[in-house]
Amino acid sequence: MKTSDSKQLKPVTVPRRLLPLVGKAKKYIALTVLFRWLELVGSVGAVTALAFLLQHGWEQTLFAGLLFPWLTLFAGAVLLRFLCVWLGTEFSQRAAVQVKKTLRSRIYAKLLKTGLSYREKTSTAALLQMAVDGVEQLQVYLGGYVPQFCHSLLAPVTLFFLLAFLNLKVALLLLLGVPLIPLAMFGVQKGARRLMRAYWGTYTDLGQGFLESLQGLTTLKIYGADQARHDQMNAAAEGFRRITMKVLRMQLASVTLMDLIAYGWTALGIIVALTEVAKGRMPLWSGICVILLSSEFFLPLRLLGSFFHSSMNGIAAAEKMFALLDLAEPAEKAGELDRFDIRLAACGFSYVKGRETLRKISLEIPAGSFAAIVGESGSGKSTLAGILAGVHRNYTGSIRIGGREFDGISPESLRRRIVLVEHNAHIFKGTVADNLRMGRPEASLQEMAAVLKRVRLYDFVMAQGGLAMPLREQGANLSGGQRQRLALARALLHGGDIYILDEATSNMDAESEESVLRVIETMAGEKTVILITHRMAAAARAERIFVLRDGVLTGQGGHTTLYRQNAYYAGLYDGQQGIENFAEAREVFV
Ligand SMILES: Nc1ncnc2c1ncn2[C@@H]1O[C@H](COP(=O)(O)OP(=O)(O)OP(=O)(O)O)[C@@H](O)[C@H]1O
Repeated sequence: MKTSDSKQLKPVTVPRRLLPLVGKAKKYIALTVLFRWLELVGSVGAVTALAFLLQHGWEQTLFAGLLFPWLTLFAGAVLLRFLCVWLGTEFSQRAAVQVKKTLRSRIYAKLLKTGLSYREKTSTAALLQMAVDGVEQLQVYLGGYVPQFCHSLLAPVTLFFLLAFLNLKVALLLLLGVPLIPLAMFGVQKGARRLMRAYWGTYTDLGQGFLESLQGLTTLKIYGADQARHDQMNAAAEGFRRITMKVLRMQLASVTLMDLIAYGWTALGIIVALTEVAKGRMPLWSGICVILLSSEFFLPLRLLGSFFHSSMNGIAAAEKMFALLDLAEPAEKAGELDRFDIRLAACGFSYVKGRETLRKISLEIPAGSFAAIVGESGSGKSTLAGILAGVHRNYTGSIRIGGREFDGISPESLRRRIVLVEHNAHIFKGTVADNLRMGRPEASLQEMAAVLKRVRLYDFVMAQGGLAMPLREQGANLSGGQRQRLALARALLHGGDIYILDEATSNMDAESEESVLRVIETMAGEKTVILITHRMAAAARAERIFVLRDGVLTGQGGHTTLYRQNAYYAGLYDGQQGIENFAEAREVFV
């Protein structure tokens, strides 16, 4: 039994889940925090030395014996600060690079592990945005925000203890102002998080819409719908601009609020310190120290405020990433497929909650048999094909291949043994040989020629320059039927054990389809072939035919039995035969 819904993530779980994911970057983040803290110590040293020098200069008691050690301390502190700034920046950069590398590798590894089922949780465009921009934002979050967050906690406490020696009252006053900045940040956080989520959603929608418009440009032009689509895209871009401006307004408002608190409270601290100096409760050098250091109480938090907005973006991206990373993976005990019989028990599937596309399908396909799935358009044939190929993993009930549920099959074994050929299988830019070798990289020229002959594409390819025949993007210089034959040849070369052909011959002429069907018939016995087709005459050749109607299996068996016993099947078959006979008769007549 299977169900795998992504968990509803609470934002607070994001850092807790992210940090363990980023491996070596944690070390660099910790080093960044350490050097930022040492940088602060350097600042305190330099300011103290300077304050002493100024006081003695003011009192005209600055003689050489005093000048040299204080100047040395000043120079040493400035050097320490310089080194720490450099090392802190260096480690922050390294943390950022490491975060990017690690997260992208994790996303990639997850995609490899989950195989085709990633499509259930995200679209290709959203995936691209997540892996590129999303990871970029997370890098800011982990390489910038997290170290700054730690520094913002350490800096005020460190300064408090140091300034408390000079004047407890001023130190306490400055410390009291510090929590106001996080309070202000939390005040805007709730709205900001909602806004950032909406912003990220609009951004991915825009990306998806753009990709789809590009992919469907020819169709849009055919129907003269490109202008309307253009307007739609403009409206979507305008929506994105509006939400971006909203985000910027929110950021500006919260930065202004934080500036007011930071600089206002610093000014208050300075005024109190000056009053203490004037009343003689504090020496001049201590007053100078307070004046020069009081802003350091607030600056780390103020800087945290600016990282905070990028971090909100990062958290929104992380939520998308976790939805992908949470996809069910093959269990530890996942093993190799060594038997290929397929058994579905009460298998159901829904794309949309509450609307079942497939209901309680129970069927068996013995290894090495030739099966067909038929049914009216929308009855769920491709969905069933997707389930059998491991694309849809959110099914209910059970599917066992060779006695194993999908979770118990290693992805490598799935990739090798089950081959799904869709009607629009992708043909890549390159040569015929390049595309064939995707099926089997080590295939010899003879093997490639043999599969091309099996799908009746050999003569055409030879006439076009042989295996080196160049192919344009998506096989644009091939006909629909040629593309399908090439995709089939690639699948044959791959050499799986279960072939699922989803309308894989739909664009072929009758002669080519006939030869492909003959290939399929010869394969069956050795391989399992599942043919999903609208062509009832092709399905009728299968040993077992499964009839789907509105997501329910309404019949199964051989053609003769089904035709006699299942009125729905007989209706489908006769209906199509009638149309074909009519078309043939019309051709003869014309
Ligand atoms: N990605 C999806 N999201 C939501 N609903 C979907 C999705 N894909 C298919 N459906 C719905 O599931 C139902 C079955 O679709 P499916 O593609 O499996 O049917 P089919 O029998 O293969 O149809 P056809 O013969 O036209 O290809 C349809 O009602 C369809 O609207």
